[in-house]
Amino acid sequence: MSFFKKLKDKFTNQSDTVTEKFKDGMSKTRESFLGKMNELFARYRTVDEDFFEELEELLIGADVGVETVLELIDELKDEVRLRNIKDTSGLAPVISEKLAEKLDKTGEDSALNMQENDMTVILFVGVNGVGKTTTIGKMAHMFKEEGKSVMMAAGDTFRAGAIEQLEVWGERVGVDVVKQQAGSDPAAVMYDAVQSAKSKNVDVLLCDTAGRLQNKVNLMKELEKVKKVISREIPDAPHEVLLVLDATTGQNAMSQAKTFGQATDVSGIILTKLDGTAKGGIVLAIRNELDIPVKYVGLGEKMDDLQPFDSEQFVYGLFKELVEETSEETEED
Ligand SMILES: Nc1nc2c(ncn2[C@@H]2O[C@H](COP(=O)(O)OP(=O)(O)OP(=O)(O)O)[C@@H](O)[C@H]2O)c(=O)[nH]1
Repeated sequence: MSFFKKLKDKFTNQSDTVTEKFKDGMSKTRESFLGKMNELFARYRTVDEDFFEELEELLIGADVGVETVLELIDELKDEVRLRNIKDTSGLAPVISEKLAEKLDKTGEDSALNMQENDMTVILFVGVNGVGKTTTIGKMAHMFKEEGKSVMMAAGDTFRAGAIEQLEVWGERVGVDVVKQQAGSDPAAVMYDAVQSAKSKNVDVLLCDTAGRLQNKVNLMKELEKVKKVISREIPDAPHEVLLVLDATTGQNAMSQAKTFGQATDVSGIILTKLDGTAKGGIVLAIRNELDIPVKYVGLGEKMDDLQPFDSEQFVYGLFKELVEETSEETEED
């Protein structure tokens, strides 16, 4: 059964909140991407080099990532030869399915490495402005909803506002925040936080960090120091190092991922503000070009708008109309 047919059977007429969130959150990307695709197909009736060139531009413009786009175009050309496709209309479903398969094939697990009978420590890294604080707050809310006890550590002591912002989230979701004054040593804040979390038998400790990128060596040293303080107290911790990236920054997010990946062991990516961009193709670039799983995505500003990344939900959100139009006939083409 084709991938789209599988999604059609699974999601059509489905109205649970997660499906709705992905559908709404992906609407900007969906409308822009499908609009441009339709325009392209209207202009080109026959599949030729010019068509492929424009398709390449369109995909790069949607932040799919050059490497991924070139790979995809090659695969499509093979497909055209193999199936002897002459008409662009015959290629439309193939393009979307190939894109979708790229998202699906990696089979990555978005599950967080949670400790069953012990405290789980999660470190958040990323540059300022990407929505790190908001994400930590949303995740604190998520864990509380699951019945877990949570504590947050205000490790971004560099940016004065970061501590207060985390405190606001702490009050909002009813979670204690361990802090020191601005400018103090982040490693000292982490030490305090781990001690406090241990004494209170907390289930999950969420740690903010400063995201200065100007100097990679300093960033690396600071993150190493923070991690060392944590692992001295809890041997396997931190259990996750999550890199927060802003989907609206496109290829900048890719280069941030590369820099942070070199500075520390990143175990997962959280991609924020997917709802705020028409270029959701960035997820494809990340999944295809980086060796780091996308674990969560931000689909809005509300507390429960942080969702585990699910490639099927994502693809359905992205290609909803096409998925719903899929029939057995297209499959047999
Ligand atoms: N639409 C949308 N907005 C988001 C999402 N995540 C965060 N934001 C918004 O992005 C803005 C910046 O987020 P903050 O958490 O305040 O980020 P920051 O304090 O600027 O920077 P850091 O915490 O250092 O990353 C806020 O207005 C958030 O509400 C999301 O998934 N969708």
